[in-house]
Amino acid sequence: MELFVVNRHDEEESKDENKAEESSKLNRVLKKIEKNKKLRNKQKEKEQKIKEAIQRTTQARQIKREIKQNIVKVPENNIDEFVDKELIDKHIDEYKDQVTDNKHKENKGKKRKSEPVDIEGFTILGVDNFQKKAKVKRVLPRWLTNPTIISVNLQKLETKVSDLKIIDKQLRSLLKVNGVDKFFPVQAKVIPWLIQNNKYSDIMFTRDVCVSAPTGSGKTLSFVLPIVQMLKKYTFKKIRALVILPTQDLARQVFGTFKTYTEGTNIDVCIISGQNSFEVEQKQILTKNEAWGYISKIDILVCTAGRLVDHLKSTEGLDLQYLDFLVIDEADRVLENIQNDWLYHLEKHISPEGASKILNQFALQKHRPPQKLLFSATLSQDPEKLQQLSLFQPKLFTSVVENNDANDGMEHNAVEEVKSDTFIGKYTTPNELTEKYIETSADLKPLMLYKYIQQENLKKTLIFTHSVESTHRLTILLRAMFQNKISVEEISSHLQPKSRVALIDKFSKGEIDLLISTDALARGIDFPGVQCVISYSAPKYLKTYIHRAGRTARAGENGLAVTFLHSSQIGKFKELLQQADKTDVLEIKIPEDDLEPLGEQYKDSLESLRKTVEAEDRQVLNRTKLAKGKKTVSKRNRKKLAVK
Ligand SMILES: Nc1ncnc2c1ncn2[C@@H]1O[C@H](COP(=O)(O)OP(=O)(O)OP(=O)(O)O)[C@@H](O)[C@H]1O
Repeated sequence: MELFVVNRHDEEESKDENKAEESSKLNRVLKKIEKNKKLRNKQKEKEQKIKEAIQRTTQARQIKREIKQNIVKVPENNIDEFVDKELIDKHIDEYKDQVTDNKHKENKGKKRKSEPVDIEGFTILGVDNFQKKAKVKRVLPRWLTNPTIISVNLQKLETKVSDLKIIDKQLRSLLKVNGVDKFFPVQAKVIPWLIQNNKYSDIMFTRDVCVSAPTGSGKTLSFVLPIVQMLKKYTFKKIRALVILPTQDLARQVFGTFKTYTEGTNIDVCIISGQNSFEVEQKQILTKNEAWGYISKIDILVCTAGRLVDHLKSTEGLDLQYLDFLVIDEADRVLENIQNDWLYHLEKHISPEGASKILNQFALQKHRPPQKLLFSATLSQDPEKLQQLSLFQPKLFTSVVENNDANDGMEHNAVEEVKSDTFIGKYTTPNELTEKYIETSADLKPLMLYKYIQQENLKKTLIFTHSVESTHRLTILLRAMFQNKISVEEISSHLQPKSRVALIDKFSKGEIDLLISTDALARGIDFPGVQCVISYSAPKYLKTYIHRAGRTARAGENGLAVTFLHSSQIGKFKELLQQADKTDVLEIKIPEDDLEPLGEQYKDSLESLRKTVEAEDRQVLNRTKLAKGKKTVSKRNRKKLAVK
């Protein structure tokens, strides 16, 4: 029968049970709240007691002090009345225990979080194990945090050439002849420092120098003038200064400046950059005679890194042991050029072990290592990168973004006055540079460019693209659009050196309106009075942008830099500029409606571009065929001859 007994559920009974359970739960919670409240009150009381105790201690100390100073007269044994020392110590100990206990609990809680999580028997590893690492604070060497600050203000020049008597008379008059009356800030700081610090170079090593100053601020004269002046003392010829540059065009430019300021002196300068044949360059550097062996014909050698390595390897008698100065202009770019391992070869050559085998009596004298002088508008101030040059007690001259009185031209303790972290590695641009951008889609970009040049009536404008091919196509297209009403030329590393030189000279003279180029021309080249620099292809790096834009707004003149950007590139571009504290880049708006009337002209120009490119391709093909044909014919002829 028991099998048929049904255990029925008694609802009333169950309700009573639930009620009892709920009220006991509530009681537990209320008790807990009450307990916590008491604990909190206790804690507050303790804290209050500690506060009071601390107050009393302070008062007691004050009274003790006053007693010592005889302000309050109290008998010595009564001092304890004022100081309830035991009580204070007790409270402080209790408080300390409490704080440690709380911290312990907190940490325990955190630790539990980062322990592996167990879900249904599976242990999930690595969950919540992420812990934020403390940020490592960059500690820079002292020479980087204590630079001499260079002003970027080229409008208010204070140092007259005639006042800087540390520069000799001959050079001062040459400066005058070349239209230099006042020194730019970088020159006013660096030139006297170099001359002064080289006074005792015969008996002690001179500090190496790094100079970071904006484009067009006159860095070239900062090393040319002191070197020329300091080499005048020598009576026999040796290569005393080696100046390394990243490109042929730049080497030619710096060579020109040296030529100008060595006029009328006994100093000889030579350039080796590949513009002349190897043999011609060798003959310009040295000569050989029976009695003395190899003799240097020059004092200053200006070169590109690549060509220098060629000569170090193949020009017998090239002696760099007497080098007083090693200048690396556009240093960050030259140091990036590891192509020929130029630094290794140079070091080998300068150090006695790698010296020329031809020893003459002068070579027996020991010579100090050359003073290294590094210049750039975007000089790396990363100690690790500069490490490879093993700089000796380096001295940094740098300009900072002008936002306070930092640019007063005074020597600053950067740690205190200009926070080093805020300017180290930050690049500055000329004050006279205005920067803008134009948003455009890829298909309308050439038309936008045409419209902008036309509406602004731009002359002497440099346009940068990202490749030789893009430069070529844009040149053809713009020529067609402007229907040869203005002169449009292209320049790239693919051209022969002579053609490049001719184009650079023509553009400098203002005979070319639009010069389209790759980044090969972005660095260092000094075209006077460039009205506008257009970045037709968005620059990938801040350095690229700074050097491109730096072809205008030089030597205190006003200039404009305009960048063409696709909507997706605007954010990145602004981010790049922010790295140099630039936030005021304005947008130029060209309504697409303004482009509509140019539609037909644009279509025709594109057609013309297509035809020109096709014709050029055909020409190349024919030339290749012809060359191949000649080869096969000559091969056949050779075979015939062999048969005969
Ligand atoms: N004190 C001066 N007074 C007038 N013009 C000057 C002075 N110093 C230099 N210049 C001129 O300023 C121009 C820019 O100088 P320089 O080429 O040396 O600049 P830079 O700082 O080397 O620029 P970049 O970083 O682009 O190579 C040159 O045309 C030069 O002749």
